[in-house]
Amino acid sequence: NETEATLPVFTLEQVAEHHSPDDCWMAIHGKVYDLTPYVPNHPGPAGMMLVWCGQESTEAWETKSYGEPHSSLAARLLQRYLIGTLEETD
Ligand code: HEM
Repeated sequence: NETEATLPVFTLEQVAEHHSPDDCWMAIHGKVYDLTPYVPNHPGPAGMMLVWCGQESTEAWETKSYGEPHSSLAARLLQRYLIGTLEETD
């Protein structure tokens, strides 16, 4: 769509530079999110989300690390943090 077409494109190397609790990006389903403002708000053990900062995190997002998907509320929240798309490599 129009909005996504104008978003910057990032590589996984660029995402990986943002791998800390105070600078946390993730790539999920081909999109890039800056989740820094959300880090303190995430429910559950903080580390479960934090270990994914800077990484391709689609599977972690889809499974919460134990096999259950996030809610549709969580999916709506996620969209607030969209900053770009992931460069396609293949
Ligand atoms: C990608 C790494 C992530 C992992 C491994 C992870 C894991 C978890 C875990 C273990 C819980 C608590 C237990 C449970 O609800 O079943 C949880 C809950 C939750 N997480 Fe995450 N999370 C991640 C990323 C995110 C992101 C990026 C968001 C939103 C911006 C988010 C939003 C939520 C919300 C709203 C809940 C409450 C339950 C729900 O709505 O599904 N999480 N997550």
